[in-house]
Amino acid sequence: LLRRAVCPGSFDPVTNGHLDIIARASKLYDVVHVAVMINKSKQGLFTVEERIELLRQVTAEYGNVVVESHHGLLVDFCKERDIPAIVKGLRAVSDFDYELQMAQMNNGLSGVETLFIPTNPTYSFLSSSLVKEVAAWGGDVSHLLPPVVLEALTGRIAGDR
Ligand SMILES: Cc1cn(CCC(=O)O)c2ccccc12
Repeated sequence: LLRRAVCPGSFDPVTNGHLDIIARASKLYDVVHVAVMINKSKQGLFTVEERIELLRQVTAEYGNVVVESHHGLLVDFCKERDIPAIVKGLRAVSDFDYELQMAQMNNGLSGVETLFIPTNPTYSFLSSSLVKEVAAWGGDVSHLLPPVVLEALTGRIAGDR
């Protein structure tokens, strides 16, 4: 039986911080499912399909990462795929309150467990929204994103559709 875990997020776009956690999770599990969670109410900079494509490109080398999208409850995604574990990255204490609440709710709803990986301090400050903001104002975010993502972000900000 394969040991599976899910790494959920919006990944709009995937950053080096996300990739660090996904890579570390891929060493702990037979298969890591990266779930791009669809949030209809929030218009992203990249489409769900673009986010999936970028994630697939930057995780291909790990060999055991599957990238999918999901609309609805994460625990339903887990149930459908027989995934008993959610793996999340924790950046700072400020993340913990909400993550603890979600972990307890998800476990109560479905028995699915949540495992936290402390982010590499290098990426503690990092989030997709901050990267987009800095890039939009011409800031250098090249060290925070995989090259293909930097290229896509630069293009999108330059106005390509
Ligand atoms: C630190 C961290 C935040 N998130 C969710 C951010 C999002 O929703 O895009 C992650 C997803 C995967 C790996 C690490 C992380």
